[in-house]
Amino acid sequence: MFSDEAFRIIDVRGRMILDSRGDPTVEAEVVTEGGGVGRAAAPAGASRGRHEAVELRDEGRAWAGRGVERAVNVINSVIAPALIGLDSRKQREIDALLCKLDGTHEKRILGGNSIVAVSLAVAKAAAATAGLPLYRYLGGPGAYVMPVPLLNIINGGAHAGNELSFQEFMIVPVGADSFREAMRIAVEVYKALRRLLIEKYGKMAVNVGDEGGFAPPMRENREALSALVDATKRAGYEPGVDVVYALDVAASQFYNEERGVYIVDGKELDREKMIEYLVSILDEFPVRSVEDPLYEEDFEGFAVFTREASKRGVLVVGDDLYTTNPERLERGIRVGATTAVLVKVNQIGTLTEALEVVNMAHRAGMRAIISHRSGETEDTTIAHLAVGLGTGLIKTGAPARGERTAKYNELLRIEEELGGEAFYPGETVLRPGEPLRYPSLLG
Ligand SMILES: C=C(OP(=O)(O)O)C(=O)O
Ligand SMILES: [Mg+2]
Repeated sequence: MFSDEAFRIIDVRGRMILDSRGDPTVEAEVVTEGGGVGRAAAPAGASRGRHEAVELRDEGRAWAGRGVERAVNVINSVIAPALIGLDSRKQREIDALLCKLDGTHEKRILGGNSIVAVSLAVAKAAAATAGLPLYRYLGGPGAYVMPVPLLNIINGGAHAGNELSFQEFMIVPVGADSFREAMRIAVEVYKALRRLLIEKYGKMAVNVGDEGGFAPPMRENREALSALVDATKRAGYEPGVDVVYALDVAASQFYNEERGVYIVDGKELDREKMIEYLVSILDEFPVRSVEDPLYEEDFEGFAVFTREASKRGVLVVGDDLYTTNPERLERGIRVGATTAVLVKVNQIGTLTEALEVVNMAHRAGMRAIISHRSGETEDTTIAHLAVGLGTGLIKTGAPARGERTAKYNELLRIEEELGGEAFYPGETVLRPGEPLRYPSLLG
């Protein structure tokens, strides 16, 4: 039996480490009386939403990074004294205290990065003290659904040095019957794409972007989608059946606010024309999920597009639109802005607030997709969140580059550990408006 004392926090520590872009970031370690150790690191976005929590960091200034040094100091001298002695299982209370200590809406005093590292490390320390993996600690017997991965294998927008306006072109291996099989399909398509890109564009085309996807010298978004379809066929799979596609348009990145136009494939499109353009893509390719199709403040435009997408059985996902913020999600639910929300814990800061977003989405019949950032570390917490919260969906980059494979590899381990209990939901998780349908014990 565990005594209550075992869960008491006895140490909280911050340190500076490097992320996948070589930028300094902050890592936190939380230790309990019972010897449980939880460690978590803050990731970082390149195409950040306007309403994200403020980070104390400064890009490209390696170890001299004063911002991250401040974040480390905040953990060691402000957060640690406040948390030592508290029960690590009281996540909600601890997260509320972190928000209170900061005192601002955007977490600008302690920094969203200091807060997220500590908040996640607290959960991991409590899980370790209980002798449970994090997914089991979070989900109990409800943790058995493996996520369908959205793998970004062509990078554009702010994540690559090419001219593609859309940021992410993803494959979704829905035809698998396990996560392991899904990864096999994904890797085969990824390798087929590599061969195809070399043949068509030369060796430079397989340089990779921030999330491990290729960054070929393409100009038009359709060109990238066609390459995904061709690679799928070449790998021996059927587009639209075994593999479907997902886009992160990240439209705020190419929206001209003053003139109210989107600059896509060299053309200027107003909202109506942009929606027409996106719908024409849905009619041409088996795309089943579209993230941030429009500018991050245009809730009404999102709702118009979502109506069109839903008729075609396509999910619409809000990332920059919501920034994992329960207040913004509530507004989105009211107007029918999307059918899914992307969940990045560091956008809001605490695990409790991110849980609130997942629960709110599920209650509203929406999907929640647990997501990495373009700047990542080897931290695998999001793999556990996806299984622990039963979201059925994860977005964590290409099946290559260590900081991305760290998450996929952790999911492979989790699936092995779950054994016969594991369930891979496949295509069903991509149906907008339908409740998540997982098998009942009676079959
Ligand atoms: C993962 C993403 O990129 P970033 O981390 O740069 O926001 C995204 O926009 O969904
Ligand atoms: Mg996004």
